[in-house]
Order: sequence, then C-alpha cells, then structure tokens
Amino acid sequence: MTNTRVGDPPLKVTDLTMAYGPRVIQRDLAFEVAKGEIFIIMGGSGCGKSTLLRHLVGLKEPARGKVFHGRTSLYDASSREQSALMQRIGILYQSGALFSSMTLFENVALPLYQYSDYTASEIRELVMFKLALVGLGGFEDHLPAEISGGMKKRAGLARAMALDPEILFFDEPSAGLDPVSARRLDDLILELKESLGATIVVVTHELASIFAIGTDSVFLDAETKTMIASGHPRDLLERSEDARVVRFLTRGEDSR
Ligand SMILES: Nc1ncnc2c1ncn2[C@@H]1O[C@H](COP(=O)(O)OP(=O)(O)OP(=O)(O)O)[C@@H](O)[C@H]1O
Repeated sequence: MTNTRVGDPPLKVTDLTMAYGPRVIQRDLAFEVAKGEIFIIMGGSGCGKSTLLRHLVGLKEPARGKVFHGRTSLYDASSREQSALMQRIGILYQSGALFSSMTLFENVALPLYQYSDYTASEIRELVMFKLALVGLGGFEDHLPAEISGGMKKRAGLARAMALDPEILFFDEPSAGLDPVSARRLDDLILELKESLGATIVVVTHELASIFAIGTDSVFLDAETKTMIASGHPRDLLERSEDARVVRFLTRGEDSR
C-alpha cells in the first residue's frame, strides 16, 4: 500500500491536544516530520514526550486534532488501513523489548513470519543482513540474557527494521546505556539514516544524542502545556531567545 506522494511529509500532526481523561498534557501541537530527518521530541521530565510518541504510533487517540501518516489520518482510518500503516513503521522500545526465550535470530525473524510472505530461506537471509547491519553478525543464536544492554538495543533495532519501515520510532534509545554504548547507538542511528534513507523520530532528553543525531525537533513545555520551539537543535541552541529552551539545551550552563 502506498499512501504517500512525492513531497508529502511521512508524518504530520495538526492541532493535536493530548489528554488522560480530563487532564490535558499538551495542546495545540502542529509539526511535520520530513523524509530522511532525525526528528527529536524533547522537553523536561513529564512534559508528555512518551505520550506524544504513543499518539504517533497509533496507541493513544488524540483528545483533539489529527496525526497523519502520509495522506492517511491515522485515527480516522479503518482498522484494516491502520494495521497496514502500522506495518510500515518500526518501533524500538526502551528495553529493546526482546522476547527472552527466543534467540536474536528468532526475535528479528518474528515480524517477517507474521507480516510478510517471504520464504524461510529469504527470511534467513534478511535476518542475517539486519543483524549484520547493527553489528550483531555471529550472535544470531544468542538469547537476550547472554548479551549486553547495548547489544540488546541493537537487536531491538534490527527487529524494528525487519520489515524495512518508512519511519522508525525510538523511545529513549540511550536510556540505561553507558556513555560509550550510547555513542555507538547514536553512530548506528546516523549510519542507518545515511544508508537506508529512513525517517527517524526519537524521544530523548540526552543532550549528547540530541546534538549528535538530531536534524529537526519539537520542544514540549510542561508548564504552558504546548510546544514552545521547533527546528534543528543546533539552530535552537544558537538562536533561541527562549530562556527555557536555552536552559534545557545547555543544562543551565549557557556559555554561548
Ligand atoms: N497512562 C497514563 N495515565 C494518566 N496519566 C499519565 C499516563 N501516562 C503518563 N501520564 C502523565 O502524563 C504526563 C506526561 O507523561 P509522559 O510519560 O508522556 O512524559 P515524558 O515527557 O515522556 O516524561 P519522562 O521524560 O519523565 O519520561 C505525566 O504527568 C504523567 O504522569
């Protein structure tokens, strides 16, 4: 199924209000994620970053407004259209969310068996390719418990990429990783963007990651409950006049 035309942004949010029951978390969100960008959702703790991610991937219906994947309004689509859309995205959850009783090979193969018509030998080839892409060639028979936290994230990434998604969503990819593993993951995300041309949406408050990989962003403010900045993180750092944005991007050590 193709629902995008040249020039259509892969992801767009219009007039979005997010709420849990009567409690509004964010309102008046509007932004587009252009093809090939690494789009960062940032803001302080509790501002609604993960909640926004849930809205973007079909897990939470907006209180108001729309989320478009290509030309399709996600929450106005039929459940058949929605599940087709969901197969065109990949999600890397915080823990990597691997099945602990399955080998890395089986974890990555699962979505291919579930959602594609590939033969077993084609799946084998694809899984080996995806594992090699994330630097886990040779680890296909390992169980998640037998590998490090950084490797689990990379295996989760291989699984998120199994179906060659048009958009990848990452929820706090470097959470729980030591700085060296976090750097490696950032480098890998950049490589994937270059080699696959994928569009990537990342929730993170890690400054190093934001500046290392981000090419566009939205900044959510918990107090005013809306977005107060958007754009390339480095431009925001250099040009934002908003003290809250600058404080966040300098961790309170503004030395511009
Ligand atoms: N299922 C839920 N039901 C009710 N309130 C919720 C639910 N999930 C989150 N919230 C509330 O919504 C607000 C935003 O939470 P969210 O997890 O989206 O923020 P966040 O920016 O991702 O935070 P953090 O950076 O700390 O992970 C918080 O006040 C949180 O308590």
